[in-house]
Amino acid sequence: MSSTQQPSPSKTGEQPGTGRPASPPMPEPTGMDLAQRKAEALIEALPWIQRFAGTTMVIKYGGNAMVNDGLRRAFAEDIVFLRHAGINPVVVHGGGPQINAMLDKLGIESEFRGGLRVTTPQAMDVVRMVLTGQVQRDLIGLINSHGPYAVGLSGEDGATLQAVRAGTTVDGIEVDLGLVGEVTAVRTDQIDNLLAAQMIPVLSTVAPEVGADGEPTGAVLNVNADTAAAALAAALGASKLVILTDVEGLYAAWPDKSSLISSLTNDELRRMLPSLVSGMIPKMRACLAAVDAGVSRAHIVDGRQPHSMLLEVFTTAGVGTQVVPGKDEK
Ligand SMILES: Nc1ncnc2c1ncn2[C@@H]1O[C@H](COP(=O)(O)OP(=O)(O)O)[C@@H](O)[C@H]1O
Ligand SMILES: CC(=O)N[C@@H](CCC(=O)OP(=O)(O)O)C(=O)O
Repeated sequence: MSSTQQPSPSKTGEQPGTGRPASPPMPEPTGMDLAQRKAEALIEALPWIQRFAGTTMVIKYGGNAMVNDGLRRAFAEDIVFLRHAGINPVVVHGGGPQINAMLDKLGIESEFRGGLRVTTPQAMDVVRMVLTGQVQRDLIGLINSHGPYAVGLSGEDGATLQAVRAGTTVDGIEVDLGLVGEVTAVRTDQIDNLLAAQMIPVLSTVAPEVGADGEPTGAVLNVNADTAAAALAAALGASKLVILTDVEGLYAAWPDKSSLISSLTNDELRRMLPSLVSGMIPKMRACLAAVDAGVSRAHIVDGRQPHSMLLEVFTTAGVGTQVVPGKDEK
């Protein structure tokens, strides 16, 4: 595991997309310096564009990173930038804070257990309405202000996601989460068709429930967006899963801000998972599931920093926390 405090010596001299050399502090640029820096930034992007062009990246856009207009616009620009760099971005969006706001407005109570919303039938109606009818529409409008690229899908459309009811364990006790789903299968046909047509699929994570026989029960389930993004990244054979959130990355000793982890292996993460709390549980479980399933990199990046995703994809140092495949030596 390497943190910003102790850059791992094993990270030096690695290939594009794998390295995390620590960047020394730079003096403020002026005049020609600035022009030179801009040119260098463009040139630095070249090997990454070459490496990732033609691949699919799943980007999870989280509720807390989407509460500010400027950030939302910057995110839409980044997605369109990826597309024009020849990458196939697939956006999976959350909307937890927006769901909370609507539930409050309607006077419906809801609580989180182990980072997941306990979802009653009444809350499920609101989740479906807010995710697919509000958050997704806003995001599509922002992306399409650059051109007619984005098409929205719910996990229900084309039965893209199929899920069974999920439970969770909090402090060793089984918790009934109600209408919360765990993805059991992903049907990629609709997404493949959209990508083949150079479109940008934008997916909300409401999923039809399937029974033990695999047939739809008629119910819909609320799937955490991190979890759904991981399942999608695995099913699409994505080159990366990038999860935007409202912290710099994963902290080893949260909330100690000096403990940011820049890189860790899936085996290191597996050992760390039981100690994680709140919203980081589904996020890091998602990164682990994606890398275990063959996605070569999963990243947590700070959605509060405009264009953080571009910095992750197109710079050598990257940003945030990356999870890479690696056997535990302990
Ligand atoms: N070890 C940790 N490292 C970073 N953040 C953590 C950690 N443990 C808990 N958190 C909390 O998890 C939050 C991110 O989860 P969440 O609020 O669900 O994000 P989002 O809305 O982006 O899905 C952070 O804002 C932070 O408060
Ligand atoms: C089961 C569960 O917790 N579902 C989430 C779905 C939205 C989500 O994941 O949004 P963020 O990415 O913004 O957290 C919820 O109801 O809030």
